[in-house]
Amino acid sequence: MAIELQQVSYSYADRSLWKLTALRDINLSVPLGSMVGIAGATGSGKSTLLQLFNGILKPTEGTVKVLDVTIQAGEKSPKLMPLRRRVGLVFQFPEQQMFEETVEKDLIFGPLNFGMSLEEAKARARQAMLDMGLDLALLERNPFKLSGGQMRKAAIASVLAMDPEVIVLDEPTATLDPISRAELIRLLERLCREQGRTIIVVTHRMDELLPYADNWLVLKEGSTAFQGSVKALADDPSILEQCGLTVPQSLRYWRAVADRFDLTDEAPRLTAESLAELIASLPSGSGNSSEQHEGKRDDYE
Ligand SMILES: Nc1ncnc2c1ncn2[C@@H]1O[C@H](COP(=O)(O)OP(=O)(O)OP(=O)(O)O)[C@@H](O)[C@H]1O
Repeated sequence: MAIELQQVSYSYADRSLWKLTALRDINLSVPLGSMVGIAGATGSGKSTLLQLFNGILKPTEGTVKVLDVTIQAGEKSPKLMPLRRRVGLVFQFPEQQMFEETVEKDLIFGPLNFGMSLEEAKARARQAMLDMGLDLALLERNPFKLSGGQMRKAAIASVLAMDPEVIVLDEPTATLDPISRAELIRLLERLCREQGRTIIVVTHRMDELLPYADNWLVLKEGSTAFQGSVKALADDPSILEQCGLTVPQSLRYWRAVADRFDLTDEAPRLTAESLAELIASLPSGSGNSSEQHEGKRDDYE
């Protein structure tokens, strides 16, 4: 497993009179090399959870296992510096993490800090740029003079340059235009499928990650409301509404088609194209009567 949480709770300001429990009794298993989406309404504990993944926060109850490192509530933590190289955390608006005068200097900063030679750091920087689909000519540019999408990718490349086994991203597509968003998600998928990295993405836009994520965790007020595969989520998307989330369009369409035609198979890859293909392949005029489905459709519209 890349990450395993056993009965983890986290409370802010635990030792003062004031205490806010942001996470309650979370059990989570993230297999190595998988892609996982984390969703939940605002304040449900997503960012708090991410910070447990590389030891920025320590559980106030329970056990967090990340790769071969175990962090247990109430016990002295092991050395976390090596873990921070192996688990890259990309914060919301990662461009705020960039501070050097050239993209290259920004990208080699982490690797040099973790003891790589200058030559090795520069090679890692170049590879990270290519992995993020960026032109190597941008290495010489000032990061603050890049476009929004280029800057976001360069900031993610600065984490990738450390060659992390696990990459955790907090809303990586926020503020990007639709084409850049889709492109970024596909780049993240390639880091997962082609390079075997574990990718964990917190998102308020489930639609864009649904075709790619293997599993989902949905939080509600600091507790697990759903954990499982896309199929399980597609079987009962109403759980999302109970968590204050909108059911993604692709899940609505899949459910409407599956209910009408009594499809029991796993949901197809939940892209507009796959759903259109599926609908086109269905026999016209067949399926259950509309009366039978009035109620079901109402659930999702
Ligand atoms: N540093 C902090 N000190 C005290 N309470 C905090 C702190 N950070 C977060 N919280 C509280 O913990 C709870 C969970 O917050 P968190 O930021 O993890 O939620 P979130 O799901 O990431 O929200 P959003 O989607 O708005 O980013 C909230 O009630 C929040 O007010």
